[in-house]
Amino acid sequence: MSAGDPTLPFARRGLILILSSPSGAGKTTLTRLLAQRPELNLRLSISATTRLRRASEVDKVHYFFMERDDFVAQRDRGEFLEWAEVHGNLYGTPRRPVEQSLAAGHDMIFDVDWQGTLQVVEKLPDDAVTVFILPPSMAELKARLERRAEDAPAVIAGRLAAARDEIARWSTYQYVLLNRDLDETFETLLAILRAERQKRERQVGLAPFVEQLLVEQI
Ligand SMILES: Nc1ncnc2c1ncn2[C@@H]1O[C@H](COP(=O)(O)OP(=O)(O)OP(=O)(O)O)[C@@H](O)[C@H]1O
Ligand SMILES: Nc1nc2c(ncn2[C@@H]2O[C@H](COP(=O)(O)O)[C@@H](O)[C@H]2O)c(=O)[nH]1
Repeated sequence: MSAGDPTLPFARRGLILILSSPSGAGKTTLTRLLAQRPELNLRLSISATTRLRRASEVDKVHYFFMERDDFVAQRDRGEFLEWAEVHGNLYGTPRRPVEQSLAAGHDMIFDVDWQGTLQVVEKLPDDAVTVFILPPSMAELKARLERRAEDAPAVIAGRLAAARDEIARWSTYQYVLLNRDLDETFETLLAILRAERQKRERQVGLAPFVEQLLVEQI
């Protein structure tokens, strides 16, 4: 059984596709597009956060919305694979679903900031595939946050003020995508996922399959 293609006759270890960007560059949109493709067989990691829920968001679907005390208690019990303070709120990736998904050979998508990415790469260096999404310009980044119209003007201003520091982290990522045309960026992301799935080291069942292939009588 394989994570990406259940029809393949050999096993593959699951990977974690990590998307990071400054706020508004498009990673949530791309993440959701990936999750909407059942044939990709991807599991979306649902983060916990202390941020207020946006009007378009559903608790336990887009985030586990939590009080700060509860978040800190869970964090101190070691229940997050990674966590960070971002834009004044706490965010964390619940550990258990990740361990279960990887053990079952499923691929996951993470939408986490650069601090979380560093922690995941340190803990799971062989499984993490890191992608940084750049906006075409700072003006377009601002326009996207304003068009999204989900955050108060002061929140948008704070996120724009943080954007330069976040963009400065681009060079620590394996892949960097310039998100101009959404369809093009999505196609590139799909190409990265497909190529990463083919990495020899991930295809743990490949050696016995090849051995069998070599002794097969024609
Ligand atoms: N290539 C694109 N061209 C135009 N608009 C886009 C593009 N990609 C995303 N958007 C729009 O930009 C807005 C911000 O996108 P999105 O919410 O995905 O950003 P984000 O990086 O996840 O931000 P945050 O970190 O705040 O969650 C959305 O309204 C989305 O529809
Ligand atoms: N380190 C983590 N960062 C996370 C996680 N979930 C989301 N994020 C990042 O927070 C900001 C803001 O997100 P928003 O939904 O409030 O706009 C963004 O950079 C996300 O990538 C997480 O679990 N860990």
